[in-house]
Amino acid sequence: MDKIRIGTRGSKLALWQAEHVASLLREGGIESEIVTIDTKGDKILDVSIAKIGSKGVFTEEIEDELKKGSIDIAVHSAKDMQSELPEGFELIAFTTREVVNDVLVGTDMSLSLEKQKEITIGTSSTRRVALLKHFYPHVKTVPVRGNLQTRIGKMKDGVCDALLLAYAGVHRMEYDDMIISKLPLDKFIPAVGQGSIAIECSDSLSEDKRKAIREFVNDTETEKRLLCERGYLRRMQGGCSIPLFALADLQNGTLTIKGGIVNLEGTKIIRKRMVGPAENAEAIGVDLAEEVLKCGGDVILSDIKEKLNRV
Ligand SMILES: NCc1[nH]cc(CCC(=O)O)c1CC(=O)O
Repeated sequence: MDKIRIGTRGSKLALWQAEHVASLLREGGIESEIVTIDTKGDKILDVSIAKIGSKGVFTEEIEDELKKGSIDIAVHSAKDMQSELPEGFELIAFTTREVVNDVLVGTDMSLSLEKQKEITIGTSSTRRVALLKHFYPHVKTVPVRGNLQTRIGKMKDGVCDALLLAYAGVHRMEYDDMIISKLPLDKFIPAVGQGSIAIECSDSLSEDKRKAIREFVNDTETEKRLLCERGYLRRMQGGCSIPLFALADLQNGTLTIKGGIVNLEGTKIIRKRMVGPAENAEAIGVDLAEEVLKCGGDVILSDIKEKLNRV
């Protein structure tokens, strides 16, 4: 078999993730090569993703290369992947999931979301902003974009007191010593897929490469959990600009998914739970979505979509 050519964005986090996949393949005796690709999302740094339009900003250019066959697979943060890929592409593996929590990151270890009367948190995630408004209404937020290194720089310049980020990225970039606290999962349910790395390929990828990737890169437990969460995301038809959240756990062949939606103002939140056998991963996620929509999620969702269209 030829070397597996791995396409990735050029950010430090993306490269770490590509290297991680390369090392999993290497452990299986498979050679690979990393190819860096620039995307629209990397080039436009001064506009929030919600305004660019979330669809494929970090994936389009990479999918062009997959289609051409100049790369075999693309490595992405699973969280950044749309619920429905364009025709001809699929996700074939998910790496073992990292700690899923959001974390508060900064230089002042005494900061606390509960105790601080005045505190400004930097985040550009609509989910994090809305959940902060809901659970900690006194907390102010300010949009901060760019890679982790840039965001930490902005925080140190005084743009905010602390950042709210995914543990996975903070850990991979070795900023663990700046973690002030880990947000509890009962309040801050993460984004779909948070903490796992997804492998995308084109339909035409050869059978032998496909098999090698499934064998050495995929973690079957993570895959079940993510298929369930992605079923939820797909049925909700929400891109990354919608404050959706869902987290599935697998225990003795049974999936339990908790998830919901919060409005942009943080004044309304719907949270539901669904349980079922792991074989039905996607359907359980879809069922959760049906339940959330039925219980008021539909109104929240259409209201959010209308507001985001106006920006
Ligand atoms: N939306 C950007 C993004 N995509 C993946 C990660 C971190 C790694 C992960 O969650 O898998 C991050 C940064 C963040 O949300 O703090």
